[in-house]
Amino acid sequence: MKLFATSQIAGIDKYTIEHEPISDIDLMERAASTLVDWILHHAEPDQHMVFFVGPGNNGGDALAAARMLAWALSGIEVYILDLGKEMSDSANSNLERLQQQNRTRISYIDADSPMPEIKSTDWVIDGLFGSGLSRPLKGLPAKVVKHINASGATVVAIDIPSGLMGEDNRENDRDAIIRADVTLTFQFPKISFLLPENDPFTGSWVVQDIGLHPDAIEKTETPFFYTDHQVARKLLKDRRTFAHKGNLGHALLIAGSYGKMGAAVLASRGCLRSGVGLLTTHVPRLGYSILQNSIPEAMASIDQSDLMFTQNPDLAPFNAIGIGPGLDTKCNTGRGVQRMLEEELKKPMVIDADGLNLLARNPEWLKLLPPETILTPHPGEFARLTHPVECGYERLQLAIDFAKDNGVVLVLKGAYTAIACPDGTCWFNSTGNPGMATAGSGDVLTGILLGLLAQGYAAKDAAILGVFLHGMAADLAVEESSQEALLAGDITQHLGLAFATLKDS
Ligand SMILES: NC(=O)C1=CN([C@@H]2O[C@H](COP(=O)(O)OP(=O)(O)OC[C@H]3O[C@@H](n4cnc5c(N)ncnc54)[C@H](OP(=O)(O)O)[C@@H]3O)[C@@H](O)[C@H]2O)[C@@H](O)CC1
Ligand SMILES: [K+]
Repeated sequence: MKLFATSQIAGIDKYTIEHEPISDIDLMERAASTLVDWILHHAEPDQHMVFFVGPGNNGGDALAAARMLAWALSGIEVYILDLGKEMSDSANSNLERLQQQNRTRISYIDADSPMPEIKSTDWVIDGLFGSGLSRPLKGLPAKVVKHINASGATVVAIDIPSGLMGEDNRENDRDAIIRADVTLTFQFPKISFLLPENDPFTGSWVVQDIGLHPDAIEKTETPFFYTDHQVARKLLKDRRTFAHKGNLGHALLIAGSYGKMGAAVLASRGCLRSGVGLLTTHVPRLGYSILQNSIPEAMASIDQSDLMFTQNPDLAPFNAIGIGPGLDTKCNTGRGVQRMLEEELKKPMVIDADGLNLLARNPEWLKLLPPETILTPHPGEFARLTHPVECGYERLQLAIDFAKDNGVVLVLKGAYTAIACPDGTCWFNSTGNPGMATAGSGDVLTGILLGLLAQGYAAKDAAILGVFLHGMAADLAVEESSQEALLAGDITQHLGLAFATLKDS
């Protein structure tokens, strides 16, 4: 799914009105009816609801929804923010319709009015501002937002929590943004919803399809995408009838050191469960029996060192190389990695964990990375590779620049993992859950990405598909137990089901 800036969404909205064609007010009616469907499914029949209405079309949506709900619910109150200006035409028409219906108490809030009473048991429907917000809220609108946030009521935001910008919130006043429990957002999630600092504002968000014109969506260009089932399914290749292990890729994983052999085992499992034909895992001597006993499907390549990686094997037989899980950052290991990169290998690579930490210490190695390299940092590792940042928005911009400048696919791990590609596109992942914040989950991802690279997936496709499957496997695992109890090994165990579920979708 494409993701757009709010200014672009306004253009798609306009195109839909002109080309479907549909009138402004009917499109608003369609949008409002999706809100009403959701609310009626989730609210008790006697739920008291307080609507807050702003001057634009976001307020118009709220007025239309209040009218539709007033046929079914009795406890609806509407407060209109009076900023001393005309409401938009469609909002005004909806105000007239609500007045004519005559089932709802409508009041105005201006600079002199007391703030309306909101009980903690109420539902607040936030229709103050949506995608037309042009600056941080101040004065009366900010006062109303703070009053709503302090009420303890359940807040349902229409399209965007009022006060939140669709993209960049670096200059925003965080106290003057609605803190919603649920955001019912039209057609596309907004880019700011995918950044960690905005989670307190959006709460959980639900996309409401309002049938914007497919031609406009197709024509409008954007660097931002959301990896849903459809995207991931298209990337997944079928296995040929005559497939054999010799033509499904031979992966080399360099992983593990004294005390960290588990990382090598987990990454090996992730790799073998992702459909690769053969896997050789290169480990220090002490890891030999650990590896062979825990994962007999993997072949072992043994380092000359007892304790750590120091020297890679001949790379000729391998289709892709993964390095990093449990590697440690000792000098000898660093020298080993440098020697390997200086071989000017032209094989796709995935670099994780201590591989990234070594790269951060030796930034001149970046130019030695082969084409089709994937780096998989979490925010801490990314800060070491680049520099610390103030917020997720800045990190995202930095990731996009880093991927372009260095010609690598950068997998910035977190909720909605962002995959920045050398072509300037950025793909947010839709699967996964907070249970994945557990030891070893990144090692499993490295293994999956390595397995896909070795099978011939391009680095960008491997990253988008691999991250999606990794999250999906974790989602399937927590369905059976819980986020708290999720082990990285549960992710590998559910990878088979994730592939099957994706194929069936
Ligand atoms: N896109 C779609 O597909 C569809 C969109 N729909 C809905 O329309 C919404 C967008 O509507 P919209 O463009 O009228 O903008 P909205 O946010 O309601 O308010 C703009 C008003 O607020 C004002 N204003 C701005 N900032 C301010 C501030 N800081 N402090 C004070 N005032 C401020 C601004 O005035 P100005 O900036 O000129 O001062 C203007 O008067 C969208 O979110 C969705 O809910 C659906 O109905 C149908 C399909
Ligand atoms: K809103």
